Amino acid sequence: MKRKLVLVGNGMAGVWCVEHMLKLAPQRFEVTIFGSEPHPNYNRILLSSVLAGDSSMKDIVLNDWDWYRDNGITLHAGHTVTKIDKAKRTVTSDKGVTVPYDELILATGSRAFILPVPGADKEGVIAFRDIKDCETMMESAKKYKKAVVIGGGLLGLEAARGLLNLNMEVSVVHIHDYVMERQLDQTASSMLRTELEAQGMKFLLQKHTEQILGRDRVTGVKFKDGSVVEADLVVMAVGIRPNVAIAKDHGIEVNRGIVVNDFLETNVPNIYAVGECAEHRGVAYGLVAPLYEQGDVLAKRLCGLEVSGYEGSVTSTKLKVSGVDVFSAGQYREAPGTRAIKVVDEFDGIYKKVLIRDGKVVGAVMFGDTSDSTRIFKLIRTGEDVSGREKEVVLGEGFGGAGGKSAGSGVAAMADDEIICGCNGVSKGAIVKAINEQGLTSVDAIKACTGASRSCGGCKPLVGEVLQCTLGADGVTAAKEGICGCTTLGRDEVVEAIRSMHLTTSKEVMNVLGWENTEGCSKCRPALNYYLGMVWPVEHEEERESRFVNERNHANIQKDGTYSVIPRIYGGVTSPQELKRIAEVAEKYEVPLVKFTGGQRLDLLGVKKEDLPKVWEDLDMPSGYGYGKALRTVKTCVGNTFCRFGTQDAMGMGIAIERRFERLNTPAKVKIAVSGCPRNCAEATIKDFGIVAIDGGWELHVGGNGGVKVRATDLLCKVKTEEEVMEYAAAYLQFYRETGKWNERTSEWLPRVGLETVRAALDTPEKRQALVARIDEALQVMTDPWKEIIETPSLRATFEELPGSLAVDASAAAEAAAGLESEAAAAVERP
Ligand SMILES: Cc1cc2nc3c(=O)[nH]c(=O)nc-3n(C[C@H](O)[C@H](O)[C@H](O)COP(=O)(O)OP(=O)(O)OC[C@H]3O[C@@H](n4cnc5c(N)ncnc54)[C@H](O)[C@@H]3O)c2cc1C
Ligand SMILES: NC(=O)c1ccc[n+]([C@@H]2O[C@H](COP(=O)([O-])OP(=O)(O)OC[C@H]3O[C@@H](n4cnc5c(N)ncnc54)[C@H](O)[C@@H]3O)[C@@H](O)[C@H]2O)c1
Ligand code: SF4
Ligand code: FES
Repeated sequence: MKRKLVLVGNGMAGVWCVEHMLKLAPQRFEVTIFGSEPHPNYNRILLSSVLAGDSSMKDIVLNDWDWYRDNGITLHAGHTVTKIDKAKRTVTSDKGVTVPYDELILATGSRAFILPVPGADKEGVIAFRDIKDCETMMESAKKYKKAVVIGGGLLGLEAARGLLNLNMEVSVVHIHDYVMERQLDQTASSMLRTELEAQGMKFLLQKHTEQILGRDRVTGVKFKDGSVVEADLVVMAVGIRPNVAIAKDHGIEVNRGIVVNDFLETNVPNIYAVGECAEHRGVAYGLVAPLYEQGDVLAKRLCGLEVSGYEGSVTSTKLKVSGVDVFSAGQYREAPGTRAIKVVDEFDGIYKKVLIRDGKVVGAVMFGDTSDSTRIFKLIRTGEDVSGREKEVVLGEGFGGAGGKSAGSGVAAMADDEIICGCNGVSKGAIVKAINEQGLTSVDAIKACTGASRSCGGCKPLVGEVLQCTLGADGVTAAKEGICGCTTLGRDEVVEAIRSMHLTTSKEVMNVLGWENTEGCSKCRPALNYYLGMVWPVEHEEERESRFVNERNHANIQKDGTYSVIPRIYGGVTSPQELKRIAEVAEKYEVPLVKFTGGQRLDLLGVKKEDLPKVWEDLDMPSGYGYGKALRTVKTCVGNTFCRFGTQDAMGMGIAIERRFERLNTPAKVKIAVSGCPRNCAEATIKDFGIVAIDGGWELHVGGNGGVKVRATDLLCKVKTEEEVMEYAAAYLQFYRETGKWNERTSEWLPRVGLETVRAALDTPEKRQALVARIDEALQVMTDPWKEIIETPSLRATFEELPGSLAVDASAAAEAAAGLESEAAAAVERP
């Protein structure tokens, strides 16, 4: 007869434990699960990613309804267990369902702590813990603008980033003088804050919340110092408290959490606790890796297998905010007896600190580059004695910063027992074994088989590297990631199919290539639209609805729902007539702000959507594409026309280049600059294509970026004539168009494909001319979008259909902000 197992709590830790029991002894138990939430088991960690627009609710389900049925599990979803009868060994839910148990696991997790201040119960004050909270935030962002997140810990910052993506103005209120003080030292924290401020987050530090203001709904937050911040939505992320009520009410020993021994047993026979609700040796953990370790021990114990007890865990954390690499593990602040090895690279914005005590690595903090985190975390966990070789062991290869270590080399050097996926405790050896024995060829297959990358997903790139390393060069194609969740096909395979099968519409691609989601998603639709246009420039009809809002409206949406208008000013050279016209338009349409951009153009900010066609008409200038994945600016210096150092005509060259390639659409935005001499006043060496005049010719630089991750260009070659500059520029841009992934800047593409590959593609006149011919074919069909809209009544009507003076399109703004490149948030073109 099967033993009756009841699990209270359908969350990550409890279900993990049940999954393991099913693997270890599938026939041993008859399982019943109660869960307060009306959902199947889902990945709570990825709620941050749902909020940020990177995953959908569907993506985060760990075990769907079928899984329960297929495994013979009875699930009472939406039932909270309120009663335990220890004598009869039964549990009863709030909906009156009573079930007997032989073994009872409590895995009730935690609840968010809500500050007990007046007004905390007002409408619009929420926590960030479950699907409902996440949905409330997403709904609120459609109606409201100002969000205040109280708590600058991991959760608060991830919530804040998500809300920014939803186009809200976000202020993070923190009680200390620096954020993430439980994981970071002051240096790393201030680097993090600077980065997040650059992303648009505001910080209110050393603020003690006193009161939530408002009648029914929140209108603001008042602090003890008397200051007030306005708020339409308040998210409390000030920590969590284990859910212990059910245990406490039934005589099970409780401290902060439900007290358990090394075998996860409570003081009551046959009742166990696992996960965030459990307190082991005085610690209640709030991260999944230790909870899964607990679940493994309990599963073995309940299946009657030999197991040494759980001894506690050293934890590590990574912040899940895109564009920010932060890692922290173990002890992160200096203390008497510790010595630190630190690396600070102010050029690349990298900070790493490793703390050593008594010859052992006891903690680490990393910002900007976390590629060493796995290796260093292993040293912390194993407590290996590194006395006398501290620097050698810690600094290792590449610890000094970015650029030291080539992708993949770190993984190749890793020992088999090194943990690749911290959340799920999966080692390199286990992944390699699974790849070899099961013939796995994708990260998703490894995830399904080993669990690696199933939780926070932070290890995904590393899992990919192990895959590449194991399969070797020949396996690389097989190992390619799908361009999105709708397909397993990678970019090259999709483009090849478009070419060889002559596919000309996205629908065709999705049907023929068997897209899982037949409508596509926000990742593949714009990508397909680009690839189709690139391969079939003449035949493919632009699929306007596949583009993000900025590219649909040919203007950059701003945070208040208005738009910015940047007309083209070739080479940054204008005239009094043009300036007068811009000024008249600004006055006529009461444009609130006129600003010079970093790309030497004028930006009219705050234009209402319904005014856009009229503004374009009155300006009578072409679109500057300040919103598109296209050629943006060509920045120039005055060159030899005026400057006494100039060796060539930089302005003339810039204007010619801009006229030649204007309207060219590219995988991601492209910026060009021309400097008249090596003093390089136009900053050409941080552009996608940089032209620097030298005595008797020009240097051509490629793959630079001055944005979030600054990258200096590589020198492609030197040429003598202006014709050669044009030819190389065209060939280079077309090669990028043909081989770049959609949304991949040249600064990412160039290191990926390699400078030598690019040089080889352009190394003969024949190759260059073939590329030039193809770019010309693409350019010949491109028309000015502003003109097209002005002259096409049906298109024009789409701008004028919204009533009212301010055509605020909140969902559009949210869409733009959630777009992979948040140009909407930029009030100016970035340099
Ligand atoms: C937004 C967010 C991001 C996170 N990111 C990370 C991360 O990057 N890395 C990481 O390691 N951790 C992260 N965490 C923490 C991680 O999600 C938790 O540690 C983990 O989910 C805890 O698992 P658990 O099973 O103990 O509790 P939970 O997942 O909370 O599950 C407990 C379940 O029990 C239910 N329950 C409670 N009482 C009862 C009852 N009486 N009857 C029936 N059901 C009941 C609850 O409703 C809940 O569904 C994050 C958490 C959040 C909210
Ligand atoms: N990336 C990740 O690993 C990740 C992401 C999200 C959540 N989580 C986990 O979820 C749980 C909840 O996260 P959390 O950030 O809420 O918890 P936390 O306890 O780690 O951080 C809470 C933060 O709020 C601050 N705080 C406390 N009182 C405050 C007040 N009155 N005003 C302003 N700030 C105040 C604290 O100083 C602290 O920095 C944690 O266990 C966390 O580890 C992890
Ligand atoms: S780059 Fe040279 S030519 Fe151009 S402005 Fe500067 S000094 Fe003058
Ligand atoms: S490290 Fe979180 S899923 Fe692998």
